[in-house]
Amino acid sequence: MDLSELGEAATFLRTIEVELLPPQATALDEKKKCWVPDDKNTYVEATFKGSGDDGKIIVETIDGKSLCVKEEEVQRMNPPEFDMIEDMAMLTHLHEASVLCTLKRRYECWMIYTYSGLFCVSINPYKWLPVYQKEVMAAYKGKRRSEAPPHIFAVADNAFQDMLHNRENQSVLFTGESGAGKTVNAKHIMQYFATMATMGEPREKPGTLEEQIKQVNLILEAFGNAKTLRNDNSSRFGKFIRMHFCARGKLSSADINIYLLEKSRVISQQPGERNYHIFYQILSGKKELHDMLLVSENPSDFHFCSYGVAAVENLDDAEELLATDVRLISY
Ligand SMILES: Nc1ncnc2c1ncn2[C@@H]1O[C@H](COP(=O)(O)OP(=O)(O)OP(=O)(O)O)[C@@H](O)[C@H]1O
Repeated sequence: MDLSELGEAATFLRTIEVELLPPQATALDEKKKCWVPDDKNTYVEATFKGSGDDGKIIVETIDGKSLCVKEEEVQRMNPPEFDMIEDMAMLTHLHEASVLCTLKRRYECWMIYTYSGLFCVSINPYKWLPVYQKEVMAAYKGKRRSEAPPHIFAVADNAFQDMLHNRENQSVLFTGESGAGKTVNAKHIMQYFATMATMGEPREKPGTLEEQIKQVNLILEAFGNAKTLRNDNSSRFGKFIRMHFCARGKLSSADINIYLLEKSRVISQQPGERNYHIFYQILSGKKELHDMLLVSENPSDFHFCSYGVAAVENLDDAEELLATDVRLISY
């Protein structure tokens, strides 16, 4: 892929050739380099120094400590040319330490996507990265996975192309701990499908199916998302989103199944957490709404809304209520 197709996203997706140590110099050292377990950093870089008692190995860590460790705890280090590898399945020495090290090194350069065989690992950057623009989507269209840097759009495009060519249903599964970025990445994938399915048509027409899918998600978030200790907008239910396309790849319909809403949150919340966003949105609404629903504006007047916190930083409930209202009316 010509990286210029990616515009400013290129620097966040693929490294410019790194200067590597001369091969001879590394080849010798390489065999002595290893990872050993470390309480603080999980693994620390070390060099073999010799054999110790009971079949143990003596190593010197990068911070100068001499350790005697069991042989099975020592993990071989990959040569430096593997440092920023885009598919971890290609690592010569594939183990926990090398996976963590690769992900860390890439994340330090804000490269949040890395392949691991068929999987695409994504690390939450907790900041907006300029890697989701329309030009980036266009650059990934029709590319094979090996042709372009790892990206959630590559996963989306592969599924889309396979659907069109093989005429088979495709599924994308998002899994990870709370706050990992499942919802955000699912939205990017849906945006990609919607963009591909409407290419060449006037953009963002109000009322189109693409727009409706986007909006319905936001309504669901008002009723099914809440602040937790790990995520200010945590989805407290599972979703199975189905998008249907016609033979030419145009979006024809969509539906969403919802599973396992965390019902207990409605009557009780942990310290530092909140009930579902919608309750606080209603309480921050106008007086007419309060009169109609016989509620006050103060969450602490309501037992079920005041176990934890009432406000979320950078979240304006009054503004969100207006947005929820507009979206609900349009349905
Ligand atoms: N790719 C990303 N770029 C920027 N910010 C991100 C990205 N992914 C996640 N985030 C940030 O992390 C927050 C949590 O992400 P998200 O809600 O997607 O997690 P989740 O895995 O769906 O969590 P939960 O299981 O609790 O619903 C988002 O609100 C957003 O602020």
